[in-house]
Amino acid sequence: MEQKKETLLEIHDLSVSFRMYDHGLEQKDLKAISDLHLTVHSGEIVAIAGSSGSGKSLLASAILDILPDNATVQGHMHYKGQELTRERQKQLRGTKIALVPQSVAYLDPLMKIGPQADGHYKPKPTEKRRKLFERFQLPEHTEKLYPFQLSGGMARRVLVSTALITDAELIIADEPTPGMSLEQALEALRMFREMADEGKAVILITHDMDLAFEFADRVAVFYAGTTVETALASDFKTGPEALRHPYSKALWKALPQNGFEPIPGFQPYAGSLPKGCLFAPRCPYKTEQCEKQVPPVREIRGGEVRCYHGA
Ligand SMILES: Nc1ncnc2c1ncn2[C@@H]1O[C@H](COP(=O)(O)OP(=O)(O)OP(=O)(O)O)[C@@H](O)[C@H]1O
Ligand code: NI
Repeated sequence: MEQKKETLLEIHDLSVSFRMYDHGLEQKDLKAISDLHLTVHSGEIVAIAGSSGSGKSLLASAILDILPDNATVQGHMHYKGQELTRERQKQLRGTKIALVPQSVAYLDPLMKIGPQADGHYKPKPTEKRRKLFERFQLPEHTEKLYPFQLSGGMARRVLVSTALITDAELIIADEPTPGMSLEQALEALRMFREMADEGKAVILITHDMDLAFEFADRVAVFYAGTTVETALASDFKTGPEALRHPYSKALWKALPQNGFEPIPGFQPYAGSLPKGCLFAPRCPYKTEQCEKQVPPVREIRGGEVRCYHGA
C-alpha cells in the first residue's frame, strides 16, 4: 500500500563537541560531528554507512539526548515538523523513538530478560514479545534468563525485539546484527522493512553494506562526523558511476566484492579536523577551494552531496 510520505526527522547543520582536558587544566573542544544533515521520511529505511569513529552512534545519542554531560550540541533537529527540544526528546525516547543500542551492555544485568523486554507498558506486551522471540529463534526459557546467561547474538536479538515491542514510529538500530546468523539478521531486516511499510521509519547503522543496500531505501555516507553524501540505495547497487562523492565511490571500491581497494590515508581525528572539506586531505580531486571552505550541500540526480566537484 502506498503511504503518504511525511518528513519524520530533519537534521540540519548538527554539531556535537566534547569538552576535554588537554594539557593539565587547559580545556579543548573536540568536534566529533560537524555540519551534519539527515532527513528521514515515514515509510523508509535510511542506512548510515561510514567507518569506525565517523559519528554514527553519536548521532543516535544526539537524537535521543543521551550524550555524555561534557557534550555540546548545536544545530537544528525537527521531529514531525516541530523542534526537537530536550523535553520532547525525553517524551519520545523509548516510546515514539526507540533505540537498538550498539552495546549489549545496555541490558540491565539484574533484571530477567522477559520483564526487561516488556518494559513499562500497560497492559504488558507479553504475547507480542513472545511472538517476536519466536521469530528470532529465541527459546521459550530465554525470558527467565539474566543477561549474563545470553550469548552475544542472543542479546542482540533481545535488543532488537525490545525495540520492536514498543509502538515506536522511528527505530534507530545501531549495529543490530553482529553475532546473529545470516537467517536471523535477514529476519531482523525483514521486520524493519515491515515496520517501514506500515508507515514508520528505521535508521539503520551498519557496517554490513550488503544488508544496507538490499533493505534500505536510502544510504547516508558519514565521514569524520559529517554526511558527505545521501544516495538512493539503488545507486550503490549500480556502482561508483551512480554515486556523487569521491569518498562514497572509494567506499564502494573498498568493498570485498568490488576489489577491496583500500583508500589511502586516514580519517581525521576530531581534535585536528581540516579547515575546509573534511575529505580533502585524502581526495584525488581536491582544489584550493576544498582546503579553504567547507563545501555546501548540493542536490544532484536525486541525491545530496557535500562536495564542490561531485557530479
Ligand atoms: N564520550 C566521548 N568523549 C569524547 N569523544 C567522543 C566520545 N564519544 C565519541 N567521541 C568521539 O566521536 C567519534 C565518533 O564516535 P561514534 O561512537 O559516533 O563512532 P561510530 O561511527 O559509531 O563508530 P563505530 O562504527 O566504531 O561504532 C569518536 O571517534 C570519538 O572521537
Ligand atoms: Ni557506533
